[in-house]
Parts: sequence; structure tokens; C-alpha cells
Amino acid sequence: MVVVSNSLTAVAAHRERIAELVGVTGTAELPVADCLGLVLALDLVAPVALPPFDNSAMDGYAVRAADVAAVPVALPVTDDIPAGRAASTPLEPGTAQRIMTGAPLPAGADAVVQVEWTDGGTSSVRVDRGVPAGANVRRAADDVAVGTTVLVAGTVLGPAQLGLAAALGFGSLPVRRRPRVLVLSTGSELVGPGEVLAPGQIYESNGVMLAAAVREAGGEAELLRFVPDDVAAFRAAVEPRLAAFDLLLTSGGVSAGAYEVVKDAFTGRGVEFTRVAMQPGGPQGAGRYLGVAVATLPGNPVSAQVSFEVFIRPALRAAMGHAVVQRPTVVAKLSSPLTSPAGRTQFRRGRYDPASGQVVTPVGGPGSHLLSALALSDCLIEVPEDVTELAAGADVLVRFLH
Ligand SMILES: Nc1nc2c(c(=O)[nH]1)N[C@H]1C(S)=C(S)[C@@H](COP(=O)(O)OP(=O)(O)OC[C@H]3O[C@@H](n4cnc5c(N)ncnc54)[C@H](O)[C@@H]3O)O[C@H]1N2
Ligand code: MOO
Repeated sequence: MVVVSNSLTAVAAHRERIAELVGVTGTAELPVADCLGLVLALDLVAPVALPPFDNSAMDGYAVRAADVAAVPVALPVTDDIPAGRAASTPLEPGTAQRIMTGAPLPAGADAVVQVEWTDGGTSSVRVDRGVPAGANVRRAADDVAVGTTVLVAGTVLGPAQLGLAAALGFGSLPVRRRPRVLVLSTGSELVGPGEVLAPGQIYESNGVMLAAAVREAGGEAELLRFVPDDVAAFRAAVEPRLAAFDLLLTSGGVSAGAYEVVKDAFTGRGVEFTRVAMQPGGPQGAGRYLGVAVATLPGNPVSAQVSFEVFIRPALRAAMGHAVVQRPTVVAKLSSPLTSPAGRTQFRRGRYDPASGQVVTPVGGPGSHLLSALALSDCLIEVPEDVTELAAGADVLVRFLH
């Protein structure tokens, strides 16, 4: 692990460590409807053509273009072809067949006259405007030929990709499965919603926040809350569950206090604790416990969420096979001056306003308990390790939170 001065671990080194621990999830065959946002694990090859047959692009009349070269002309209507049914008879010269959008073109027809250019007749039709051969006809395989690789492995499946898979008849797709994360909050002071706060107690918030962050990143989260500051209780709560998960994500219990349950439970058992050169989010731990990846985040709510953004989200995205694992960034002008601790990357919370010349405004101070400021923010302002002061108007890197 790369370590920077005064024995702090570099942010990038800790990020790599977490990504390496989480690794890449396996492949699963999932129903197409459940694949939104997932990454295709294998190339998708078309088992059918799109369209599968020549068909009409318009409601109208299937004709031979030569028969409507001179208009107006009256043609007997010999068949009626709704979508979903094939023509029962080939089109004879000098006749028309009424046809609906998407219905198969009868043999012998080479064009469709849209209904607006006719009198709409059912036994005989008067065609008022001629069409060239091929008009309003969608040819078989116009879009996709059988055997074409339509989507390559690594494609992120959005609505259009899922629509294409469905159009080709796929009911399920091979994808990288979602990483499963057990989110665990520790702290004897934590109580749940609806309970009356006794002196010294607070409502638990990190679990809800981190589980939501896991889901937003594309993972599956299970929340385990309100574990007391007791090593035996902690291990008893965690151990029976671990095998079902790709990552155990804890918050709290890792700094220098007398009751650091996470640190006490994992020290010397495969998890290393360190201080990362960042603020907030200094105290971090990473490793493997009973074979499962573990990341321990600090308990202060803003520290926990910023740590998630910096370390956990990229690892989960990489685990799912995403090529782009980082949020988008932009360089913006700082609206007001900032100070930052020497030797640490500071992640201040901010609001970005593209309208006023790409200005970013810090929201709240640097305190890692300022959760409401985080909730009002849409980005992190990243101040490099070697920068301790920034004037208003300085260029800063903005990392979006959405
Ligand atoms: N002597 C030192 N004290 C502290 C240091 C240090 O280096 N030396 N580091 C500080 C920093 S920085 C951080 S960050 C915190 C990290 O502490 P822990 O990870 O051990 O977290 P806790 O002590 O359990 O809690 C910190 C704070 O956050 C609240 N918290 C914790 N879990 C939750 C939760 N699930 N929901 C809501 N709030 C939570 C907790 O009540 C505390 O107020 O340590 C500093 N101290
Ligand atoms: O590094 Mo701590 O995470 O600021 O509150």
C-alpha cells in the first residue's frame, strides 16, 4: 500500500485496495426486465432478423408501383391484412390489398400507398397519388440481420438496449450480477425511528444512507442496525450472515476511542486499519474477514458518505463490469475562499451552478457532522493535498454526486 508522509495512506492507494478486495462479480442470467443499468457479460447475437419479414410502414394498400404509375386509378381490393396475419393470397397484377402498419407485405406487392392518398375503399380503391417501388415498405433485416452481434460484452443496458434484446426475443440476458453488500451500523448511542431519544442517544442514519448509496450504485444492500458497542455481539451478528455477501460495509467504531467495536473485532483478523490522507474520512479499514471483503468507514455521517463516494462506489461499479466507475467531474470557479488541511485531500460539499459561469459554492463548513449541508449539496469540491488556501475565483475540481 502506498503511504504518504506522516504515515497516512494515499487516497488512490486505499481506493485501489478496496476495488481489489471487492473484485468482479460473477455472471448471472437475469430476466430482461431486471437488467436495467447492468453490464452485459457476453456478446448478444441476433437469433432472428429485424424486421423478421418485409412489412408495411403505413396503413394503406399494398400494390405494384407500376399499377399506380398513372393516377387516379381504381383497383379491386382482394384481401385485408391486419398486423399479426400473413396475406392469404399473393397480389395479382392490377389489384390492391388493404394492409395495416406492421403487417407482412403480400408476395407480388412492391409498394404501399398510404390510406390518405386514396378514397379508403374496401372492395375497390381509388388511388389518387402514385408511389415508387419500395415506398412504405420495411424490408426484412433492414435493421438487424440474423447472426449479427448487436451488443458487445461490457455494454451498459439502458432502456434502448433492453428494448432491442426484447425485440430479438430474449427473455433473459447474461449480465454481471449486482454486488451484495451487508451494511452494518455500530454504536450504542443509536436508536431507530419512532423511539424517544434518551440523553446521549441519536437516531441512526448511516445505515439508511449507505444502503441507499449501495442501491444507487447498482448493488443490493441489506441493512443490519443498532449493534451495541460489544465485540462478541458484533461478531455474533455478522458471522452467520457474511457468506451471502460480496462486501461487509460498516460505519463507526474505527477511530481512537475506548470502545471501537469494529476495530476491536477485526484487528489481527484480516482487516487493516489506517488513516487516509483525506478530510473527512480519515479513519478507514479494509481487508477480508472469513473470506469476505470488508470496508470499515468512519462513523461521522458526512465522513461515511464521502468515504462511500470516494472508495466504495467506484469499487461497486467496477465489480459490476462498468468501464466508467467515477462520477463526472468539471472544473469550476470557487464562489468564496476556502482553507484546507495540509497533506490531505479535502472533499468539501458544494452546489454547482452552470448558469452563472460554472461557479461552485461551498455548502456548510468542513465539519463531518454537518449532514444537512450534505443533503443540500450536489457535488464535492476536491482540494488537493498540497493546497491549504484557495481564493474566491480559483479553479477547483467538482465531483458530482449524481
Ligand atoms: N482522539 C481521536 N478522536 C477522533 C479521531 C482521532 O483521530 N482521534 N478521529 C475523528 C474522526 S476524523 C472521525 S471521522 C471519527 C470516526 O470515529 P468512528 O468511526 O470511531 O465513529 P464513532 O466514534 O462510532 O462515531 C463518530 C460520530 O458519528 C456518529 N455515528 C456513528 N454511527 C452513526 C450512525 N450509524 N448514524 C448516525 N450517526 C452515527 C456517532 O454518534 C459519533 O458522533 O472519530 C473522530 N474522533
Ligand atoms: O476524518 Mo473524520 O472522517 O473528518 O470526521
